[in-house]
Amino acid sequence: MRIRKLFKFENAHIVRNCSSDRCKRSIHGHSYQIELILEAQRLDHGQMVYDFGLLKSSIKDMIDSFDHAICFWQDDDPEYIDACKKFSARWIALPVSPSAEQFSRVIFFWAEQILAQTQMQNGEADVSVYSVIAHETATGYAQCFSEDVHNAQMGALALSDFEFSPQVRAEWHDSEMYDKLTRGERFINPEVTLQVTPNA
Ligand SMILES: Nc1nc2c(c(=O)[nH]1)N=C([C@H](O)[C@H](O)COP(=O)(O)OP(=O)(O)OP(=O)(O)O)CN2
Repeated sequence: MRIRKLFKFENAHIVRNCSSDRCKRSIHGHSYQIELILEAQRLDHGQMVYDFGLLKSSIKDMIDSFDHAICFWQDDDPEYIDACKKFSARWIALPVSPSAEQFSRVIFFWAEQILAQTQMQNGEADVSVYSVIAHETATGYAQCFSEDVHNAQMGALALSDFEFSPQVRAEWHDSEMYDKLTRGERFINPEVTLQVTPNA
């Protein structure tokens, strides 16, 4: 069984080395739509794969980091990176270039990490990220699956290789969220009081 939650953000970037001239040497923005698709073989006590409401905390904050931000590849020209940091309060440094493909990989990677570190409280058994679709425009999207996230040929992803501006961090519900993720700390879902005892 699969569920899907839609997230939206506005983000600016340059994607170096691509074929589209406008894309590779001009700062431009997109209204992204992100489809996060989760799957499980068992349902929780609410008979859900994963309560949509639970996706409005850390996972939403992580994805919302991109909103009204500029993101850049850490290997870009240092002068460009310095300018991004100087003139935008909200920025994210990425270990990969900000193509739609890499947005889908990065968001899959973060969501997978957060779920792995989440202490489930309502009988969620084996929920996992099935896929992330990053819609960059109304006509183009990239879709990532597990094998793509862990494909080193597409660029290795490690939590320690991302950097968020102080303004991005300050706008999370918990400004320490990413440090906790990096340190392997638990994210604890809210406790649920059962009103009807589920079948064993
Ligand atoms: N495979 C990819 N191709 C392109 C990406 C990408 O991330 N992955 N990105 C871009 C640019 O960011 C560009 O702004 C979007 O390109 P495009 O789809 O051509 O945008 P348009 O709005 O011009 O598309 P229309 O279909 O004409 O509306 C380029 N390629």
